[in-house]
Amino acid sequence: MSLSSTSTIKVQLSNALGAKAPEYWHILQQYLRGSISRLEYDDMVKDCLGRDNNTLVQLHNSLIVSLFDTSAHLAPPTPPPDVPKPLPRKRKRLLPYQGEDGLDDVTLRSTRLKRWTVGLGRRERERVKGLETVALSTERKPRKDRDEIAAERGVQSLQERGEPPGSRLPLHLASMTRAPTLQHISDRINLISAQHNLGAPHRLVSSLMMLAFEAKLKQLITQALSLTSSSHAITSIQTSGKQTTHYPLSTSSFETLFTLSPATLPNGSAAATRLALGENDTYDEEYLLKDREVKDQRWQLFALLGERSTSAITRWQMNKHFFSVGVLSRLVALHEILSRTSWLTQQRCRDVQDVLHKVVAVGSRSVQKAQDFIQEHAPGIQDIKPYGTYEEVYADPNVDVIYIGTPHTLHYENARDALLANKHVLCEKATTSNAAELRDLLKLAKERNRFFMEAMWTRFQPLTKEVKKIAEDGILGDPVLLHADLSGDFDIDNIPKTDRILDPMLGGGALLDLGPYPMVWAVIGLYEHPSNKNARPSKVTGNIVKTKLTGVDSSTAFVLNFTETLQAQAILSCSITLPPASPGVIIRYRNGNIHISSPIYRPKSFVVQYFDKPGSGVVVKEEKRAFNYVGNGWCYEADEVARCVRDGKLESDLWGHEKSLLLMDVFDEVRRQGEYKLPDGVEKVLRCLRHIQNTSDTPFTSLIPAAPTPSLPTPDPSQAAGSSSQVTAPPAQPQPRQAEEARKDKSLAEFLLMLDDYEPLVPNEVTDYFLQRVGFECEDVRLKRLLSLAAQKFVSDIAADAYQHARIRTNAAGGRTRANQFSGPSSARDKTKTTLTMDDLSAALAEYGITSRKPEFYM
Ligand SMILES: NC(=O)C1=CN([C@@H]2O[C@H](COP(=O)(O)OP(=O)(O)OC[C@H]3O[C@@H](n4cnc5c(N)ncnc54)[C@H](OP(=O)(O)O)[C@@H]3O)[C@@H](O)[C@H]2O)C=CC1
Ligand SMILES: O=C1OC[C@@H](O)[C@H](O)[C@H]1O
Repeated sequence: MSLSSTSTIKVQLSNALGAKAPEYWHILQQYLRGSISRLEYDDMVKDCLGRDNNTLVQLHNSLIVSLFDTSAHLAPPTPPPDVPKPLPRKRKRLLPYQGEDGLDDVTLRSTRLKRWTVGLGRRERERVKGLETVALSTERKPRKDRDEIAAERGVQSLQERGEPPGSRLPLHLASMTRAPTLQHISDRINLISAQHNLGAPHRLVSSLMMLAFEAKLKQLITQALSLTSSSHAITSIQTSGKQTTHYPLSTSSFETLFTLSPATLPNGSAAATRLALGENDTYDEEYLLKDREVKDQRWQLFALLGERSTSAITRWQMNKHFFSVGVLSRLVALHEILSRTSWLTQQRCRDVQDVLHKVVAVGSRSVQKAQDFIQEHAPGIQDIKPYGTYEEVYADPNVDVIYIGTPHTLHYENARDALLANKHVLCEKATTSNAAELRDLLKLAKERNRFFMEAMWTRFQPLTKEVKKIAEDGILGDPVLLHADLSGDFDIDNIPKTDRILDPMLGGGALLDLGPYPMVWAVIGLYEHPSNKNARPSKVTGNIVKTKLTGVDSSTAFVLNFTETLQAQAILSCSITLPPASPGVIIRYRNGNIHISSPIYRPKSFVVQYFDKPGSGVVVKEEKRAFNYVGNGWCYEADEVARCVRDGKLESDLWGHEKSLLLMDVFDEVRRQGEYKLPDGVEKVLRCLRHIQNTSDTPFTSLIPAAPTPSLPTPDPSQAAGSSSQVTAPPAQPQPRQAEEARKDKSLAEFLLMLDDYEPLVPNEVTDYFLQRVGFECEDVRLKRLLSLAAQKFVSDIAADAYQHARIRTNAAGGRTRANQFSGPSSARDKTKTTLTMDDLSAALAEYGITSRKPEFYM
């Protein structure tokens, strides 16, 4: 059949269609406009033509064929033979609506796009059209806290791209067969980076992240397992193999792990908590980040996370600074706090608004004891974890601060471990066994940027503040004499000798246990007095009476002279065999007295007496003040710790490191004078040099090595007597070899300690250079100093030897050489000089196998 022209066919078709012609042309128009798909067109046209009307169908087909330019189907003309063949075009995979079509390819007028769209089924098109109506709103409400921080950080918040958080259905991990893939992680990182205007990170970042996820997951599971059953020690996770024991993971253990507590936020700030939780209308306080927080990278990171995270924090934790405490171990101090009320309730009782405390863990040497402790002293307080080792308390990420309540001689080790685990520390008195241990701890605390405080609760009690106000306002004048005593009858004849009060291994005796309290009053009344200008005592004298039971001090009396700027003395005493003195403290001034009631660790009243004129002693006015404490008075020191930690302080302004050191230095000195030596090995850090003020007239102030004192006597019950006269039992005799080794160890330890303060003649840099040259890496400055010292010693030995050689040489020469060397007016004086020559040096070095002579041919 030859093809007629398109117009002829159109006329023929219109005639044949008759009344149906307009409908036919309308359908064609719809198809060409792209309003209907090809399949729809076919169907509609068939209906219009009549499915069996062959004439109409043939005319229709002719029209469609004629509509195409037949020339378009002709093969392209054969190119001339000399034209190079075009390179085969690489096929680019394009989506149906992509690619050039010669028309407007950007707007919806693109024919390709049209063709692709009309290629969709009607239902699909309707769905796509409908998508517009469900499009997620990208409108962003202003969020004050975040926007302010973002503005300060110079962060430009971009519109969310992709699905906003929360728009995806949650993934049910239980139904997932596989963990997230590297691709998932990579996509996520790219999305987050793009949202924060950052370029896509290197692909290794995703791999690293994947590793971190795996490690974190393993850690979480391990922790969850250990929380599920605290008696299971999990060291690794078995992924395959036959399990004989099953550790079902409890939901609550996972909840604990995934609960975000402000304690884990940088500085535990409430502002961060608010960021994490987002808006909450119930809180009207404004939480503003401090400058340093805004600049802190951890905060910036947290602010970013805060935009997306949700966390479970109870309201009270959010509202206040949250301070979680791990307790080592059982402690009388905590009994009452925990048993009467929780620390939380106490807060309200004493109207403290800014801090809260929560005991989150108790560490003991056995889980059972820890559980008993919690049961006994904190019934009803939820979620306190009982640990069977102290190490678990150090490792618990929910613990901010560790309270150390073990016997004195263990404080050093416990506090050190806590600091090494990056925990803040509140350590019972006496802080350590000696001042050297404390110095070592304070150094570590500084290195680790952790808060450390001696638990000197008396200093923080409201009564103390009142006493200080009166003592320092000037009416009474400067203090002249302070008497303070803390004694308690510990019934030493009937308690076991292993009780910490009697056991020398645990630092037993009155001085370390009770001595801190008379000392704290000497500090409050004299050392802190403005007229003293922070001068340490210029002299300390001490006297000790030892019990024959174990050799620890049963009574100790000591006197501190404050004569740098004051003219005052503190006369202090303590005893483990007497009831407390009454009053416990008397501070005497020219214009009156302050009497403070016993017990002086938590006095409940004080009286101020005013004289009619300075020095008369005639009391014309007396004022009494009384105090009562909720929770026995320990909470004030806890508040201090919480505030200091919250404010990023490393020590308390009221009871800082210097004061704790002063106490320990005084105790060292009193023990030295009173010849109370702790058994070998108890003091973990030893030091020969005293650190008290450096004057030369007294044993206390001069730099003298600790006098060798006998070991503590071996307890001999047969010799026990009620008398307190000083009878030193014969020292226990250690085995000679052991004793020699112990002596050497001790000397070495002491020597190493001295290196802390010793600057060798060989500068560290020189030692560093030579160490580097031999490929020896060493961070320990003590070791470097030891090497410098060895080098120094070697040089001085060589010099001494060379000097001997020189003297032999000059003597042999009968002084001629020397006399000839010098002439002129000063020669007579120069005869006394010895001049070292290279020959002398070479001779000395030769003895060490070092040849310094130049080879013959150089001479
Ligand atoms: N501020 C204050 O008011 C008070 C302060 N303190 C101070 O607290 C500290 C502890 O005193 P206190 O509670 O009376 O002492 P305890 O003798 O009762 O010992 C406390 C706990 O330390 C643990 N401990 C660890 N190692 C040892 C060991 N080798 N021998 C004995 N106990 C050990 C034990 O707990 P576990 O077995 O569970 O591990 C023990 O229950 C002291 O430094 C003291 O000065 C004491 C009373 C009041
Ligand atoms: O700190 C203390 O205060 C009270 C004393 O009875 C106790 O032994 C001591 O450790």
